[in-house]
Amino acid sequence: MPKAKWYAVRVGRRPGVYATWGEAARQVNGFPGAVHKSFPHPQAAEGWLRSGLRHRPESSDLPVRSNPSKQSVKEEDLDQDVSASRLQRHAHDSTAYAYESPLEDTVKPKAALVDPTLSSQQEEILTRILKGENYFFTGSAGTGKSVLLRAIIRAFKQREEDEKVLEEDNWRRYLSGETNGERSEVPRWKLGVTASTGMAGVNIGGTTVHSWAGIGLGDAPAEKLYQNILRNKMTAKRWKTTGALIIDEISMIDAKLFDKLEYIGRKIRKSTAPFGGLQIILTGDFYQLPPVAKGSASNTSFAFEAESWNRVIPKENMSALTRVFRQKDDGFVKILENMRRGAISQQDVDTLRGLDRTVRYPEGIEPVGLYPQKAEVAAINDKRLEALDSPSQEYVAYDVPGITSQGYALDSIRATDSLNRNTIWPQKLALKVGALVMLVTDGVLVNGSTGVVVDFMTISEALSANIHPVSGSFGSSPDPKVFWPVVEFVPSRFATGRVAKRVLVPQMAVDVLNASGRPEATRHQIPLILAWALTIHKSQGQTLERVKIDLNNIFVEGQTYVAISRAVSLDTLQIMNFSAHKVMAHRKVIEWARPFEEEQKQEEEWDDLMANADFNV
Ligand SMILES: Nc1ncnc2c1ncn2[C@@H]1O[C@H](COP(=O)(O)OP(=O)(O)OP(=O)(O)O)[C@@H](O)[C@H]1O
Repeated sequence: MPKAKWYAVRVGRRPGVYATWGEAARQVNGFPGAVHKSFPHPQAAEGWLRSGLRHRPESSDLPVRSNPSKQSVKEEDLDQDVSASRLQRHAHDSTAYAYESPLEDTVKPKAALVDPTLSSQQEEILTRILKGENYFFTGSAGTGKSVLLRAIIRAFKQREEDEKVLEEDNWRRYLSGETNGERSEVPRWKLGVTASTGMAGVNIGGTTVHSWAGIGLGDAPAEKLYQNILRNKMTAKRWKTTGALIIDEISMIDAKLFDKLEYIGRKIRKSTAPFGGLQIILTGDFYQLPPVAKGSASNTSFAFEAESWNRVIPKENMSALTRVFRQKDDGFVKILENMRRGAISQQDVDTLRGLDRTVRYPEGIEPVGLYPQKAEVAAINDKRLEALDSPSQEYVAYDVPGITSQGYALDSIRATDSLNRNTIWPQKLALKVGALVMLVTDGVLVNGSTGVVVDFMTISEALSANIHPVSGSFGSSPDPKVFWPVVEFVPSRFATGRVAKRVLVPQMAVDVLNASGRPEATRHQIPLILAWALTIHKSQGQTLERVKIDLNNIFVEGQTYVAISRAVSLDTLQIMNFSAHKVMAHRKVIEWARPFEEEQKQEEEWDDLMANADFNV
């Protein structure tokens, strides 16, 4: 049956065409001056949207008609292109539509991110977590912690959906008298998705644990934080009604904060069980970046040192993923394992020193440079951009304020501040033909894909040249008159679809979500950053096909390991200024992890033995 209604949001948090009122309502409810309308089919909705988009960057902020040879492209050409294309609902991104070109040799729009099938070890952990157990899972870089975490979140969300259906069915049967006046209770599994840092939170579609818990910076004593929470109804209710709480990148939460959260959980939920019975799911790798130490680095206290840690996470509910997926070369995996524990051999040192050479790539696209410090990163990118002899195009982000986890409306300054702190999407982006860039969102290509800007085109010009948008969609309704960058990306073995050599990267949108899953702030911007240089901190979690690392200014434990473990192979890795003493693992982590790692190794060896044993002899 044809769908009855489509909803176009012209002025709202994220202008676009939506298939359900629920999705559209999220963009307009509480948004001052919101403009929206419903239509019987999506083309009409899209047409209305295009005819009068407001609340977007002033045209002076955006590069329009920079190339005189391109002046001949008219508005009518665009309309023709669009009508020749068929609007197709994007499989996973419910807010977006893809223009499916009628031309044959085309890149099919692909789902936002297709994760691999879970390994048996990942499946086992998922099953235990879905049973309601508190759990901590860790593992070296590239062992699939993020993939497992996304599977956990999907499973919980599915459960929430199933419960809604059950609840509705219960009510229907109760009201129709089918149940003799009894109504069975449906268990609640509401999930809180959080991380220790804003960027990690945005990556998993969640928020910071600080924001979720309503504790500000979390510096006040636990009892004071608890009293503050009681004063905010929304936050107190969240603590009481959430069934399970995820905290990602747990390595960056310190012991004191962990104990404070555990205390608040017990007090507010009026239960003596750890965290007051709230299911706790923790993940991260303590060998990677540690908590920010107050005072000297020797003051670092890890979450596993918290007084409540052992009560929250029983020993049998901790496990480490052991199969490394990011790197295929066993020799490289072994070096990384040794590095992780700060125990590299002379042979490892020789191999890593041997990587101080320039790697030449067939398409001439350079590797991403990783550096420890922000200042050197900015200086390198500025210098390299300036050296390019082509006109610069500037794109200024359009930021839309929303509502905080505590229910307050943000002003535009705070919204921009939140977006700058919690996302990697730039407020201002200057690009030139020849600039090395990195994609900071998932689409047909994965987050972390790198490429070179080869041209600037309007949507109409790009579609005529059979160049398609990087996400397979135009979810954020980019301005048809603006010239957007065309990027040639490095072919990636992690790409989720058949990828064209050149793709258009128009304006898209990123949200910083509040604890209710609603936008706290939304940024409309091109999802690219300059990639000649990137801080190691920002590279955390990424897989980089080609990478060049300068270890000169390394200053914190785990940093060398994080940087080197981004690479997929030794052949595509260049290391400058390597020396053995730059591989530092935190003493406390080594001591805490050793018994747990040895026990797990013995168990795995035993499992292997049993699996290969011939019981018929
Ligand atoms: N079960 C699996 N089968 C195949 N590939 C997988 C599997 N799990 C993860 N991967 C792949 O391994 C790579 C690393 O995965 P992921 O980013 O989840 O690792 P991680 O442990 O979170 O790494 P890091 O600690 O560096 O952030 C990704 O390219 C991912 O697609």
